[in-house]
Amino acid sequence: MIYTVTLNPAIDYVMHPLTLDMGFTNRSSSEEIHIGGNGINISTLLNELGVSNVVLGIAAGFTGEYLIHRLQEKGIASSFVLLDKGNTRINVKLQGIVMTMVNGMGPKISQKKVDELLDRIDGIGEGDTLVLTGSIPKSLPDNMYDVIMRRLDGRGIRFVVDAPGDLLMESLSAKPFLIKPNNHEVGRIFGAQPETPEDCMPYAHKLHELGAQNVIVSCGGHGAALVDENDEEHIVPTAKIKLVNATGAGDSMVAGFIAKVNEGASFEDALIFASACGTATAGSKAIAKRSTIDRVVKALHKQMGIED
Ligand SMILES: Nc1ncnc2c1ncn2[C@@H]1O[C@H](COP(=O)(O)OP(=O)(O)OP(=O)(O)O)[C@@H](O)[C@H]1O
Ligand SMILES: O=P(O)(O)OC[C@@]1(O)O[C@H](CO)[C@@H](O)[C@@H]1O
Repeated sequence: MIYTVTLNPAIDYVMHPLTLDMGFTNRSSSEEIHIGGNGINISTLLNELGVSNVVLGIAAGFTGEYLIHRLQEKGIASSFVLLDKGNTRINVKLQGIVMTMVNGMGPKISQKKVDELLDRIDGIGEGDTLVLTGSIPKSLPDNMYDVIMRRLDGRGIRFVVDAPGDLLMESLSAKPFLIKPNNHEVGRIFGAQPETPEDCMPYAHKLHELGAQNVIVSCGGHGAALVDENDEEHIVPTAKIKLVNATGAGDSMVAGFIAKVNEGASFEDALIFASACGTATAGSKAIAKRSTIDRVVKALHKQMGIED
């Protein structure tokens, strides 16, 4: 079974302002409400692909209730520790010519609730995949992902980690099956400014040498680089789309890669499919639907000269 952990889930409130003037009242031309947080996005895309998975996380208040209700509607299994106080955060995404995001801090979480979540995570075992992704709420220790991986060490679990700089580097000693930083994160870690998959390849090798089995570095519309567990390099372009909302494109890429590898596909095929999933989401209002993914896979195959 695939489990995703979202310690700080969110309601993503996407607004489309025509202009954005700081210090003035701005008007949105339309808005949408989606459930979010990286783990939840990954679960949503896996569910679109028909891959069973379970969302684990911490939720609170009326926004938490809404989140759980939407997951139920989608038929995604979830197990949330519920807080007595506070609300699951609302993250505001201002989609103009560029996307500006204001992400909430999220509710305060007591040690008792953390222990409750850890107890649930303890049920995960041999052959399962555990996806640890997204920011760690301020009230939890920074090394929370490390704590979880050490607790489950030796059980034959595939760990997938997609987390910002320090957290990602700390996770490497647990030899995660997959990490997926983007080119900006890799640039911050190594003090460089890589843009393209080719620029990112040397850094993907370094992260692989430091312990990650498979390293994907995504580069937005430029595509992605992969160094796989056999130390082989792969580069994938992206299909051309009209950008609608790139929120969750990276999560969709992770979901697509896990889904294909779990099916037994080669790393090359998994990366191509993952790229298509990311692009499909970037060209959609929310996490991509299966029909959009299928269309983008076809377009990307054609672009790459691959026969369907
Ligand atoms: N503008 C775009 N056009 C086509 N594909 C895109 C675009 N932006 C993203 N993608 C696809 O999504 C993948 C992941 O995107 P990106 O590198 O932006 O990840 P990310 O920064 O982790 O995203 P996020 O944090 O928004 O989920 C890319 O490798 C690509 O396949
Ligand atoms: O605040 P975090 O946890 O770093 O990121 C949360 C978030 O921005 O990431 C997802 C993908 O972009 C969104 O659904 C969500 O709002």
